[in-house]
Amino acid sequence: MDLRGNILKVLFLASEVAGLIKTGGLADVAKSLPAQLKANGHDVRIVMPCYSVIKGSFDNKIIGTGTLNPGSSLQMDYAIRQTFTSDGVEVWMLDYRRYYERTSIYGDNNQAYWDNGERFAFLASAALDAAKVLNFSPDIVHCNDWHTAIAPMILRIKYGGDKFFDKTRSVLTIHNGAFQGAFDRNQIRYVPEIFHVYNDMIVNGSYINFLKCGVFYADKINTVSPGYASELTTYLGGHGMAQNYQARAADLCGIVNGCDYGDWDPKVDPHITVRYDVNTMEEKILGKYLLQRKIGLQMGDIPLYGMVARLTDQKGVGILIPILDKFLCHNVQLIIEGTGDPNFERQMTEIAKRHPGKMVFKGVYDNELAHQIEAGADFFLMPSIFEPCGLNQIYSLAYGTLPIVRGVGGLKDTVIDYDSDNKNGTGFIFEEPSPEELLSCLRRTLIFYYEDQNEMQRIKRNAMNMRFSWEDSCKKYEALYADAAQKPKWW
Ligand SMILES: Nc1ncnc2c1ncn2[C@@H]1O[C@H](COP(=O)(O)OP(=O)(O)O[C@H]2O[C@H](CO)[C@@H](O)[C@H](O)[C@H]2O)[C@@H](O)[C@H]1O
Repeated sequence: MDLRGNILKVLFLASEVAGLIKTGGLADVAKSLPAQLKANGHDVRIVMPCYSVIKGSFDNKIIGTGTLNPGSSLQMDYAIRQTFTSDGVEVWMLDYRRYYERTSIYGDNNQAYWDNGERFAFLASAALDAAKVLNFSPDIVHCNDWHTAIAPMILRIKYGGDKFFDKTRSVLTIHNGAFQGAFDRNQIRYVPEIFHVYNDMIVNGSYINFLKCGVFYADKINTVSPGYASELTTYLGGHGMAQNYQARAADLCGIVNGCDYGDWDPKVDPHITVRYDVNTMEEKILGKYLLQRKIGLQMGDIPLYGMVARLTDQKGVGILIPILDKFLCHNVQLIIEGTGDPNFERQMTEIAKRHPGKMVFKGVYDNELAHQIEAGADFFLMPSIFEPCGLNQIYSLAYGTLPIVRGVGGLKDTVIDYDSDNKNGTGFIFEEPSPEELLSCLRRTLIFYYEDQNEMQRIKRNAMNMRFSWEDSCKKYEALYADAAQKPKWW
């Protein structure tokens, strides 16, 4: 039930959902937000592709079949498979083998699948079709990122006169504005609505920008922090779409992600051996020793820096690599876990080789190790160039591992810089996206570590006392849904 006592039917569209399949933070949100909506009494369905990797691994059954473009030469028959998240939220996985029976979800060998435009246009279009097949008339269609961003356009153009969707309004959440999904629309002929969009969404004659389309047609738009929402309206932070965001400024807001404390709480975390909370923080040091031993670093009282991230430009890897040799001259240890750009992976491997006993690089995707780094490190590095919200700095706060972040997007909305606010500080912030500024910030933290351990414990307690609950974030989504519901059908 929302603040106004309404129970809403929510169709939640996402390309990945944690627990079923995850490559990044979108999956965390697509698991946790629907769970909280359900806990608040709403009637929620998640719709996602039935990737072959999950089809065989989770109990599921076919609960319906549908056809896009029945009777035409582009007819596509698909099945709706039902499964549930660990929180009991019903998931509809759209089974269309030609698109989803692949080894990965977006691409292989760091190369996106050539037909991703088709694959995700299908998801957006078939999700709405599936709602009709299963007679689930949603109040809100909640889209996430470019993968599902054309659904609001299909709602308007295809279903504008359809009584079934009469009360349906749409919300688009942007988790990453840099990925926009631009595809040749001649490749996506089975979504004919794509040929009726305004020219503004078309690039080079025939390319349609999915995210632009969502920003134009969605009733309400949000991103995952107020900071990033305002950056999107600027030419520096808008990823080339500043004007589009400016045009929708009245309908654009930022809602900081919650943290799933069921998964990320050092008091109960099953992935760590030594558990602790804010009152037993002295135990955290044992987790550090275990991590040092596990990754082959000397056990002891040496400042340990951790980082877990997709290795991309976004995450600031490009400003970190040039300063690592200098930073590692100090008496420090560093563990970096990440996969992504092969060039970054190669450079990280080489730097780690040059600094044995000081730096370890794990080019893997390993959830357990990620938890152990969050728990065992003293500091957590997140020098992002842009960051819509960021989850890892929020997890770090929960584990009393002080985040070192750039003052951008959701990072500056969630971390309080110790040097600007001694009393309430929870971490360290630097501003300029340059290697030099990052290095001087790292040196700042090093002095802090060696100068006053009592003060460090106090700041760790500040960090652990921060709370980013899904209860709070969900209330804001409910208010957003209520605002979307107020929108006239044709505004
Ligand atoms: N090698 C590895 N091993 C194990 N786990 C790994 C890993 N690499 C990444 N992860 C995990 O993936 C998630 C990453 O989440 P983030 O929010 O930090 O970034 P991401 O850029 O994917 O998300 C986008 O969407 C989210 C959600 O809205 C926004 O917070 C964010 O700013 C935006 O860029 C975390 O749960 C992290 O632990």
